[in-house]
Amino acid sequence: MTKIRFGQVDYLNTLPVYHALEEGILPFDGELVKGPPTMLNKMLLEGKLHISSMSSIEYARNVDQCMILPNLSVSADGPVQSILLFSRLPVTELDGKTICLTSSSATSVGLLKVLFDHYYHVEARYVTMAPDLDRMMTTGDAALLIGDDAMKEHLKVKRENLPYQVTDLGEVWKQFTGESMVYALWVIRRDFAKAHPEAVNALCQTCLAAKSYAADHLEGLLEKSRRRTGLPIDVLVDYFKTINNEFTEEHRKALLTYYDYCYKSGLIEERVRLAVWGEESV
Ligand SMILES: C=C(O[C@@H]1C=C(C(=O)O)C=C[C@H]1O)C(=O)O
Repeated sequence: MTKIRFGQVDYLNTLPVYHALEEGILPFDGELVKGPPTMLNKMLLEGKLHISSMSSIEYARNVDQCMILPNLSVSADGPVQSILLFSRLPVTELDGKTICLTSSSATSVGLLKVLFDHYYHVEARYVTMAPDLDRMMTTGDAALLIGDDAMKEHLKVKRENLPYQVTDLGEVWKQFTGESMVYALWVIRRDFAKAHPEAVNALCQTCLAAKSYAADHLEGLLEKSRRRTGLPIDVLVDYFKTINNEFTEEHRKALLTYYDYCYKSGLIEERVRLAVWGEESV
């Protein structure tokens, strides 16, 4: 059988699902392919990966090709600490200004545009760039960073007392809608699922077992995260309490709210259904 090519967004927020696989604690006879979200989104859609964690907005754009794996997501209910807009001015004063968007993100770029359109009523100019805060702030008036990049730069801004306002978009989304925000899903290609249903079931079980392992061995997860990012333990402890890797009914409702606003802002072409593996046929 073909070995599963399994994409891994290389940020801390997905690590609870991959830690036990990386360590060989749970069996995984496939290949882990690591990278930023936009790279993995593209690889999955081109058929270079079979399964991957994926920006939730990209699922909505590709429902015909993809299905969602059950009980997995990257979500947060309110402040998320890693989806941050750095700006010289308050967000309400960014009308007509240039916002530099990290080239690593899809969902959070959508979230920023939704909040600008429907919450702040601010119209800005957008430029996509590699995630480098210094360069971004030389080019524009504000910068959107996500994941470990956002957390590291936030720490630097605090330590060096840099004159930037930092807005947590998860917090603003919660103020606006009262909902959680679902940033990423685990998604499988329909063609692979159809051809290898047992392998998909087995991998779903492994991912859930991996999440339990990470929750039961938090020390190991924290130590690995500290080594990987250099972030202090107290920041990491807080972050793993904030990130939720479940996909409950409440998350589904919140995701559909996000998709509704994306549709209103012209970021997705249709209002989508959530097709979850195991709940309907491929
Ligand atoms: C909360 C986060 O979720 C991420 C945000 C993504 C996006 O904006 O496209 C994609 C994958 C997630 O890992 C984060 O990375 O900070």
